[in-house]
Amino acid sequence: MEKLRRTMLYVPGNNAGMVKDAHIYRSDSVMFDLEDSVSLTEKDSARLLIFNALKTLDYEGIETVVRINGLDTPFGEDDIKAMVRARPDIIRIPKAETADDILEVEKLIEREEKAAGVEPGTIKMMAAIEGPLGVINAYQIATASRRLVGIALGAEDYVTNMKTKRSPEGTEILYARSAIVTAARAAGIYALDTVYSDINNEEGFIEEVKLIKQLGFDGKSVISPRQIAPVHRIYTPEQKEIDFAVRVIAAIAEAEEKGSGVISLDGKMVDKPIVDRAQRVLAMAKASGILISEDEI
Ligand SMILES: CC(C)(COP(=O)(O)OP(=O)(O)OC[C@H]1O[C@@H](n2cnc3c(N)ncnc32)[C@H](O)[C@@H]1OP(=O)(O)O)[C@@H](O)C(=O)NCCC(=O)NCCSC(=O)C[C@@](O)(CC(=O)O)C(=O)O
Ligand SMILES: [Mg+2]
Repeated sequence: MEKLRRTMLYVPGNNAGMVKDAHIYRSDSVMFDLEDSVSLTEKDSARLLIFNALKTLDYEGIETVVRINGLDTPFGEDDIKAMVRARPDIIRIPKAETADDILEVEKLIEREEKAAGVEPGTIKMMAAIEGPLGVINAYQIATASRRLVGIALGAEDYVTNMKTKRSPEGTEILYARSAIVTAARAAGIYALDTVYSDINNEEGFIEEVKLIKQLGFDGKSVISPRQIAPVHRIYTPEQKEIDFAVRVIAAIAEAEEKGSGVISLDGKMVDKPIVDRAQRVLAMAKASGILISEDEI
């Protein structure tokens, strides 16, 4: 079954209370942050807190991700050493600009896995693209390593680097979003959208989630537990979509029995790409926990 990554909840790595309870909100993944939500004076204590949390707490099967500091900072290498031993599912690389940024992190993860006796390849990676060079290199980044499970946009840094700011419509990040989701699809990995910082603006948030779903993203980094349910709701297929998908599959099966790969349903052409989309709707419905009996599929 397809793994859901609709929501990745950012949890500041220096906030013990939030770290302890991070899983109770049931996001698909929790992402402990050692980077920009942690001040320079708290980098070492946050690393230790996350190390201990991962070693001792039970996150009840929720995917764990740690956003490390970049290797161009004094903290990145120590973050990798500690995190390989704490074993989150994924290490997220911030501000990736080139494929080499990914390879350098991978080399250190490999070295530390060996040193710590951790099965090689255990720790997966994600990369966040947060500047224009990263966007231009999105496909090279997305294909740099077999450990990469996804790429993400970091729009707050991106707009700053682009000498602009975020607007409600997101015009200024449309190119970056499109480049990232296209690169991820070409590479066969996940595409995660950026955070929505205005946590009290639920209406604006919902509009943004509908947009990024339409663009093809698998999900979104979120910063508040309040943002989880709306994303899951929007990403869960509606009953009418499921019913239509079931009818598409049945109609094409009947057409194929008669030797045809195309048929019309409710006045619309149904052929392979539409069947593929119907299958994806059913796969998402199943992964989201909506029960569909096997004989319907
Ligand atoms: C914004 C606020 C302070 C508000 O707090 P408040 O307490 O006012 O919120 P309330 O709603 O009142 O909380 C109700 C209850 O939920 C608990 N609760 C809240 N948030 C929780 C949470 N995240 N995890 C677990 N628990 C949580 C809270 O403890 C309370 O629990 P309790 O007391 O028990 O009822 C808080 O949310 C928060 O810190 N968010 C994460 C911020 C963060 O990590 N930023 C860095 C990543 S972005 C970045 O770096 C830019 C980027 O790189 C991004 C990219 O990559 O896209 C780029 O460039 O774009
Ligand atoms: Mg950032």
